[in-house]
Amino acid sequence: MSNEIAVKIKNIAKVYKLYDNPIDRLKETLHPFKKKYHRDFYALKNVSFEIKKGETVGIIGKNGSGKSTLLKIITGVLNPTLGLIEVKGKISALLELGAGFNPEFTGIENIYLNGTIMGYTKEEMGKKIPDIIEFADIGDFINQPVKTYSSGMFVRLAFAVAINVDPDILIVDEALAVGDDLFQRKCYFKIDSLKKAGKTIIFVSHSGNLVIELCDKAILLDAGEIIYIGNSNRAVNLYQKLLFAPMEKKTLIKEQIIKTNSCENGQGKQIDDEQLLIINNSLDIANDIDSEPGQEEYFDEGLINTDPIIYENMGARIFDYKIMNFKCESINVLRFGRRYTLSYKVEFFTNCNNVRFGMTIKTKTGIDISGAATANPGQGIPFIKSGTILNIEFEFVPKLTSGVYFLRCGVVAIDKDNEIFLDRQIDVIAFRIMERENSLMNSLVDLDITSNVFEIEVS
Ligand SMILES: Nc1ncnc2c1ncn2[C@@H]1O[C@H](COP(=O)(O)OP(=O)(O)OP(=O)(O)O)[C@@H](O)[C@H]1O
Repeated sequence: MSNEIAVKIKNIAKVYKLYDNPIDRLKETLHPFKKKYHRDFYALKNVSFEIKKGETVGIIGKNGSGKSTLLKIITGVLNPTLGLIEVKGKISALLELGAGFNPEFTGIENIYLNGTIMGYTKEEMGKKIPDIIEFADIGDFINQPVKTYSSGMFVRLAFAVAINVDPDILIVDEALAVGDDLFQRKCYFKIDSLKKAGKTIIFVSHSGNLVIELCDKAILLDAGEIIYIGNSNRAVNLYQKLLFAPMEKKTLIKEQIIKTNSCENGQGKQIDDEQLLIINNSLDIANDIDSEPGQEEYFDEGLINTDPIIYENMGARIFDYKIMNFKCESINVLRFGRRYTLSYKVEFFTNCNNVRFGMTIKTKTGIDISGAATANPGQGIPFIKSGTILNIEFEFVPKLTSGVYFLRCGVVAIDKDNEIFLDRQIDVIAFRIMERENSLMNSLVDLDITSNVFEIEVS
């Protein structure tokens, strides 16, 4: 990634005038200096950040937090009320479905229209058309007016145009969720290749996993303000913590997130990096020991995650979590392919119905590797009395490549027809899979792949 700045936003605000009655707007227009009939609503407030060339940045936040407004300001569709914005390079944006398309024009005509908006000549667009048509893959509909398209076709064409016009900065707003699975896969592949080609990508999504997978960093917006900017895995976890917090705790949690943000960014100190450093240091030591064949699993103090994300509990508390070997010793450096037990206790503070427990293993970039629940939804333990303490155990065989992984645990129950989290604890256990000698595995999970090479002919 270069040090060149692609997008610079400084103290941006977007203010809308809100009127209680439509007539008030008219009164204000007619008597501009008399009485103020509106209230100012800040869709964005004091927003500042920089995106480097080649960075992939996620923007997350609940509905109405200001994500689309921010994207529209970056793309120039909206002007900010206050602040400065600098963008270097050609932007291609996939904003709301249909934005930039004329419904009366055919697909082909709209491709040319978009090209013109981006500053391409008809000849230049003509060269790009075959790739766009191939990517969109909507058959003869390409010659039909886009008003006849299904939403899936629409997104196919919009995406095909956005990514095939050779942008320096690609902006994608959630729209991908509309395409089918195969098309989404094709889009992510293309986004990934644009990323590898050093393009800058700004990505708005409600899918935490996607943001973690695709983005180098993420911006968490709340009520028009940036409350966290940094590591995407951490941003998503903090966002979910805020989202699922009980109403009365939301303000407190928001303040904690802002404090975390100023601690990480203000002092130039990245908690995540620091944590990873501790982990990596311990890995180096462990790697040395590990080169002996038959090294037994053990507990490495350096691997303890000192900063897990603990959600506000809603009637139960998970505690005393550990991974154990067959001798019931607590360990966190594991051997590939051996059987281990994840154990945790849960204390219930209220009577609960239909209770299920779960575990998930994630990579350090937040990719879900595997997980399980003790029962399917609706088939949990019918009733658990307040004051009960249970011990939960999951046995698992980590057939994973060497490296560090994180475990999260959760307990859910049904409350008024909805399943809610009573408690969940994110990344509470970090564990490492030891190096294996002579392993030909080159990816995350071992699916017992074998290979054969045959001689067919020798000339
Ligand atoms: N033209 C407008 N006039 C008044 N308020 C507006 C206008 N456009 C947006 N807003 C308000 O600004 C806030 C931010 O809107 P925005 O669409 O940016 O949110 P968002 O985070 O993209 O939401 P979502 O996830 O639902 O798409 C919202 O409260 C919205 O109601």
